[in-house]
Amino acid sequence: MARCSGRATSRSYRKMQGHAKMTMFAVFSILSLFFPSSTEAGLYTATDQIILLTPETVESVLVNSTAAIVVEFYASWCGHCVAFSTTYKNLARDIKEWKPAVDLSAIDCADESNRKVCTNYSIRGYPTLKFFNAYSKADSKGQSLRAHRDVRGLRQAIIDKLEKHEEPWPPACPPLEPTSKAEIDSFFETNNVQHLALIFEDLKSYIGREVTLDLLQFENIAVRRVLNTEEALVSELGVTDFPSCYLYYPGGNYTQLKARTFYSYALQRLPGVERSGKPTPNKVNLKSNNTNEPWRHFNASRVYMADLESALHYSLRVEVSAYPVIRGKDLNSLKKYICVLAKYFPGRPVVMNSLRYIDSWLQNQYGNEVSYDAFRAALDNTAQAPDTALPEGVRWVGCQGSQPHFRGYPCGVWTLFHVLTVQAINSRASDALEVLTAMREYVRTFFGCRECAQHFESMVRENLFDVSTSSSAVIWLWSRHNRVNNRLAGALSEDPYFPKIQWPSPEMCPLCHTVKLNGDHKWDLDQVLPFLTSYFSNSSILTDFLDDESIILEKQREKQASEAKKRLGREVKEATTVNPLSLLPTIQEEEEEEEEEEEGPQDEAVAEDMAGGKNYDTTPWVKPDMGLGERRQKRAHSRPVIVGMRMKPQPEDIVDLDSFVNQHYRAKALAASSRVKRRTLQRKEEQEPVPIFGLGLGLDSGLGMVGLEPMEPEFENQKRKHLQKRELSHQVYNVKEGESHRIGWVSMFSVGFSKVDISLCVILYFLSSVCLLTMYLFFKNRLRIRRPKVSQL
Ligand SMILES: Cc1cc2nc3c(=O)[nH]c(=O)nc-3n(C[C@H](O)[C@H](O)[C@H](O)COP(=O)(O)OP(=O)(O)OC[C@H]3O[C@@H](n4cnc5c(N)ncnc54)[C@H](O)[C@@H]3O)c2cc1C
Repeated sequence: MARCSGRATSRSYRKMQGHAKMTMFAVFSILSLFFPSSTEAGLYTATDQIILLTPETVESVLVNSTAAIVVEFYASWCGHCVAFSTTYKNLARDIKEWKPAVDLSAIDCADESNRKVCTNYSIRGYPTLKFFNAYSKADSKGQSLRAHRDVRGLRQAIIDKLEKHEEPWPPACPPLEPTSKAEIDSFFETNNVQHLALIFEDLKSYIGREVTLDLLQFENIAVRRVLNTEEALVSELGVTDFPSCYLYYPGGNYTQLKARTFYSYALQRLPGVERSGKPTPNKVNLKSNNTNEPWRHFNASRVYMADLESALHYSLRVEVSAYPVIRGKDLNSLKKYICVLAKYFPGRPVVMNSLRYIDSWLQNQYGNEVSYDAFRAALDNTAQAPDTALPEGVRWVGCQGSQPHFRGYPCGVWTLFHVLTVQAINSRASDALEVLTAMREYVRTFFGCRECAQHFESMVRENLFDVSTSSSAVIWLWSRHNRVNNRLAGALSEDPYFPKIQWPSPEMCPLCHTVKLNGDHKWDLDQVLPFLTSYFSNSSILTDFLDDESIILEKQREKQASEAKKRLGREVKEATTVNPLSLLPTIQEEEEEEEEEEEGPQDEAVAEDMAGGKNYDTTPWVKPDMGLGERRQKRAHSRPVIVGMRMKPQPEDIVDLDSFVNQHYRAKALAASSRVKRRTLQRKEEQEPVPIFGLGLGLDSGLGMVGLEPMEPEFENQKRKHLQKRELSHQVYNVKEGESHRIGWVSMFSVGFSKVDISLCVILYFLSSVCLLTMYLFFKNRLRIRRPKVSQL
């Protein structure tokens, strides 16, 4: 393979390096503009199953390790390294099961902090692969390993190195040399395993050794390589094909494995073969009530609508609810998600109605934010959009786990998006990336597993934009999902009953799997695509375990009614336990009312109407022909003191109707509730005898006689509270009254005069005019009297 030479030290090379660095810097700067959250500058990330070496960790990884280590020394600016990184990552995925015997690592020599390490290992060109035997010494510089362009070449090169390990053989590495009849005859006496797999092959074949390493992390099985020259065994089993695989049992019994190219896959799935280090699952529990729900028998090779609806419920009612206010980019992500659901979800009519309704509702939210409560109200709103319902709760079927913490929602998310990508093909979507972009943004924003989201994002960044057709979107998601499966195979989060495999298995889709000329496994994409489109198609989705649509609608209605009831209860409660300060105007109004002897029946009617949830007339004026009660009611509307006190003056001509109605409604509720309370209290007072020294005259209903009884505690409390509230309100009111006078004087200058002020002014004006006129007449008369006297003189 071509390599970037690091040998030149001339000025021109340094200059070139400088240019390269500058170019790389520019490229990174541009990339970081597009991917601002990216922090990893090297070619590999923690999700690649490759150990990322640093000066601090290099010694602990390479020296005295129980496993052999392959190190790739690379420079992130080197084009060949970038090209090779894909092969190296594929290799890491491919030989993941070999980890106890050999592990992969990498170090970026372009990073200045790593330069000393690279110099210590005499690295002069990139990429350079080095192989460090298990238990290497501190002064070991490693052996060169050819950087083959293909995974197979690298795999075989690694096996060659492993085999060259000198004695003592590292315990973590299985025996790789061919076996003999003598060893096999006594095998079960010296080994405590249930299965022995024999791979018959020729000397050049690596399959036996590869399968041996593939099964390294599995218990209860051993693999041995038998050469075609081992005639005794070959003839005993009648082997004619090389390579071929046989299961050999004590007593000389054997069976041939037909799936010639998938030995590892087949062997890992033999009964009793378990991944080591994981507790053996208790088979009995699965079928009984191991989760909180009874086990639902299902067909593991089908998609269930119950899983899809459960995923919808969980994502929209649980995941999204983590955002009390959804704004900006997050809101866009939600809109895109709902939009693809409304377009492509192959749901039942009520569910589709619901998705379309919420989609158009969301698209009509022009602001930059939406509260989750408003979104949820729209989601659950059957009143405005009839025959819409998104079933509540989860009911996993194909995504059931053997334990409550296995599978479920993440399985539902994968299934949902596979289905959507396939439906997008069927709907001839014009934008090939529409579903994947919606998935990317949903996962990035709302998917609760943040680490999963990061891993997914790094896969997206790799090559999502290569997707150009709806079919390639289906294949992209399938292959990324398999990559995640590969990474998670054997992880603690893997349900032992549903092991992570490269999906679909050879049993599900035999045609999807082919073999390259060199014997390597290969997916036949021409077969995979039709398999996926058929597997996730609308017509293949099973509707078992779903509630009937009418039942869902009924449930939804019941829920709505009970919520409306609760809401009303809350509002009435709020209104009756209101802060004394906010009661001020009510008290003020009460006092006005108390001054009036007459009392109309409207007040009770208001409270009743309110309880009945009726709408109120918001006309803010009082007509001259209105009755007293009506006037009072209107006055409460037109001049609700609460509104006056609390509402900010609206700018001219702009009326915030919502806030007006809210305030108005609240003012009415408060006024009405306080009136209801007062009247109830009055009625109680009338019914109850007057308390004397903390004792009340009560009616002993049991005996039917009147006597001296302690006051009923609840009533006593109520009355005391009421009196306290009134007293407090009066106190506060008195304080406020002073303030309000001041405010009146101040407002006189800015707003205008009251009627009284104007009347006083007129009277004063009139009086002063009269006074002036009188004075004028008085002096005029006096002058007239004096003038003749002067003339007489
Ligand atoms: C976007 C995303 C990223 C995730 N990242 C992580 C992570 O980094 N770490 C982690 O621990 N967990 C991660 N998870 C969760 C993990 O992938 C599994 O979903 C979870 O462990 C449950 O596994 P499962 O056995 O139910 O099968 P899943 O992997 O969830 O698959 C669900 C079903 O899809 C089908 N299926 C399997 N493979 C494919 C395929 N290649 N193409 C099409 N269909 C397939 C099968 O029928 C399978 O039962 C992620 C989940 C999602 C949605």
